Amino acid sequence: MTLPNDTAQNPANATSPFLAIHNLVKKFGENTVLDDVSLSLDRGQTMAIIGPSAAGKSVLLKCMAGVYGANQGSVLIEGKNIAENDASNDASWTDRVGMLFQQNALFDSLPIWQNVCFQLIENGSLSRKQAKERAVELLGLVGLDADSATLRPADLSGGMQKRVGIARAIANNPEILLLDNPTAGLDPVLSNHIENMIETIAKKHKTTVITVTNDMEIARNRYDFLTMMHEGRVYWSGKRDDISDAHNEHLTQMLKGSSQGPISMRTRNRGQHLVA
Ligand SMILES: Nc1ncnc2c1ncn2[C@@H]1O[C@H](COP(=O)(O)OP(=O)(O)OP(=O)(O)O)[C@@H](O)[C@H]1O
Repeated sequence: MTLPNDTAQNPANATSPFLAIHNLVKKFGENTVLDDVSLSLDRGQTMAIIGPSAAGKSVLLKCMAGVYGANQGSVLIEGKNIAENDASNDASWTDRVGMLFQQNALFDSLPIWQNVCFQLIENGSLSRKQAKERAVELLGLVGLDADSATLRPADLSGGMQKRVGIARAIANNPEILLLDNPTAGLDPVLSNHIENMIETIAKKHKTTVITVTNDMEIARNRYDFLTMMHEGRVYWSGKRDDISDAHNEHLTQMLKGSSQGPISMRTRNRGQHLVA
């Protein structure tokens, strides 16, 4: 991980981190949900984003995926702004990124195999026959059997739908994998299996992985870097080993607070935000 640096002035700079977010601001009407967020990761690095409810975690992932445009700031991959992605010259951003949405966002009317390989069918990479075979292979990776391929999302449990969403996110071997709560609602054994799989994929393909999670244990044990968010801002970001007990305690309190109603954030001012 590197600090946001002079790539803001010179995006083509050879020292650009693989993925960089510079001073991102996202508003919905008058509501500022991301406020001056800057982060960066090199290829193959992994990061967990953690924070209380409504901190802006999902919105940040969606900005990285290009689902939402930013009001200010930029998301850069290899120094190029994704908002200026020119599909005629570059591999399209959507071909480079895979995303699991919090609510899975599966197409109810399509069988599971078409959901899993939707993009690969749409962009002509695979025939329908190849797509079905690939879907079965991907479903196996997330612990679902081949019979599930022909079912519809409504035929599956919430946890199974989550796994289909993960299979879809990794279907095109993305360079960047964005996962919004990949293990929420899964039992510990399955959760462990999915996290192992994410780790294996990241290592094997040098995939840059950013995961939103509410599980501090997973965040601290499974990911290279941690970013703590609160009220749209980065409260702390750095290597997992550098997190201090004080930050850990504060975050635990914030996470508890999010299930019990809002709590004040005593250190919340720009000067005290730490970004490693
Ligand atoms: N499409 C939208 N239109 C308007 N407001 C939105 C939209 N999407 C998100 N928000 C608002 O942005 C804020 C951040 O939402 P976000 O979903 O990113 O939170 P989160 O940190 O992922 O929370 P949770 O852990 O509960 O999922 C919330 O106040 C939410 O209401």
